[in-house]
Amino acid sequence: MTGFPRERLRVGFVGTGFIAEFHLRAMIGVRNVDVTGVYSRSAANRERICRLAGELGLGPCRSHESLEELVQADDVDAIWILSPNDTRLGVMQVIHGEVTAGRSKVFAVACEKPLARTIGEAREMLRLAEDARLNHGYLENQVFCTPVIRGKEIIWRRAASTTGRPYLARAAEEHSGPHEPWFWQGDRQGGGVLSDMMCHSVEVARHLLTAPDAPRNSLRVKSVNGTVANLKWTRPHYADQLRQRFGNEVDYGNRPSEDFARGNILLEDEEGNELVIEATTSWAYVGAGLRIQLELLGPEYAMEFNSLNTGLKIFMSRAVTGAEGEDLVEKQNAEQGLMPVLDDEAGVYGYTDENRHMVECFRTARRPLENFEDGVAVVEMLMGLYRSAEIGQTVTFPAPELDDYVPLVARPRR
Ligand SMILES: NC(=O)C1=CN([C@@H]2O[C@H](COP(=O)(O)OP(=O)(O)OC[C@H]3O[C@@H](n4cnc5c(N)ncnc54)[C@H](OP(=O)(O)O)[C@@H]3O)[C@@H](O)[C@H]2O)C=CC1
Ligand SMILES: O=C1CO[C@H](CO)[C@@H](O)[C@@H]1O
Repeated sequence: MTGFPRERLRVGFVGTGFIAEFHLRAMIGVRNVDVTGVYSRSAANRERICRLAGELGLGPCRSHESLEELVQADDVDAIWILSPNDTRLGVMQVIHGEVTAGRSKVFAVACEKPLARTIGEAREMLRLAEDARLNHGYLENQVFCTPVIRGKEIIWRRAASTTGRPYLARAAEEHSGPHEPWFWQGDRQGGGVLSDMMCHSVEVARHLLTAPDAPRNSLRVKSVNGTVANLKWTRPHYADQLRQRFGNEVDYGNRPSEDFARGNILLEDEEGNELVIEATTSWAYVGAGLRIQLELLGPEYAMEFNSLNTGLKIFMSRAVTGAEGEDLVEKQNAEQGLMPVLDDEAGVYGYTDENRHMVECFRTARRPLENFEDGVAVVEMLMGLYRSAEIGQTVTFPAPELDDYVPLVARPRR
């Protein structure tokens, strides 16, 4: 490739919501990057992101009235796709169309999790990126969590090298429910909590089990077994609460997606050793806030992490009153009592190192550690888990019947 390395990477955001703001704030910890453009449908949202980019010293950032205009901009090298799951493919088709027609200088694209709602969509995302000769990154932040980077490095260097590889990874992510209505609509989002959050758990677990510097496909999925359930939000009181908060479009009484999921994945390494991933995700967990729990176990060692066991805790008595917020921890459920506080949320959740990695890979024309191929592999595992839950049986891989599979809760409404 010519023209690489670039001195700086100029990024354009598609999407101006919750995750766009997280990425923007995380970019403060990234070198050689500017956020120069943004597109989403509302001008007010775009202005907010441009203003924040300016305040953070990451701009100047220009607001674009159409996706085409953003992709054609002379000062945009790479696009970060940060819009809802049902917009992914449309956004990627526009990027592909503009680049292949020679109207855009964009040479890289990064996309939030999950890469797509089905295997068909995910493979098309990969095909479009490769056909347009774009470098591509899959934004799975948990792989870049600071405790994951440090824990994996120590386990493999000290313990696995002397006593044998890790064989069991447990990953759980739980909170009290998503912040926007589209997450709760199975057809728009692609499913319920299994597609929304188990995408993180299976990939961070697969990453922890993969030897450093070995390709992710050095581990082969042999079979998957999943369970889904509705624990909380289908109860009439809570279904009403959802309707009051989000309007009639979220009808959990009649059209729920799952709020709990469990997945067991059996894998094999290149020497034929069996490995296991145990994943649990839920939107029915009411603790202080979002909780990520990770474990990596091997013959003579164990690693564990719990995102709510923070070093920093703040106690507030019942005399301390004030508005509800998310200023202590993501998806916070209380403002009083002994509360855990993540002093660097963007770092611990992985956004800072994830963005640093993507920017450096794109700037220097290297393939990111997490790319669209990994995004496809994640969707394959998720679809296997959904089908296993639907038929009540373990699904053996390879599973060609999953190619056009759509989870029960994501099938179009009649
Ligand atoms: N890694 C992680 O932990 C997290 C990842 N995510 C992922 O990020 C993505 C976005 O989620 P989140 O930010 O929480 O969602 P939000 O609903 O908060 O924001 C979505 C944004 O997309 C914009 N948007 C909607 N439709 C379009 C469109 N057709 N074209 C361009 N922009 C559009 C909206 O702005 P407007 O109305 O102005 O168009 C809004 O700014 C999802 O894929 C989600 O899975 C989300 C949270 C955490
Ligand atoms: O990890 C996460 C936290 O919650 C969000 C809403 O459910 C998810 O989309 C996200 O992936």
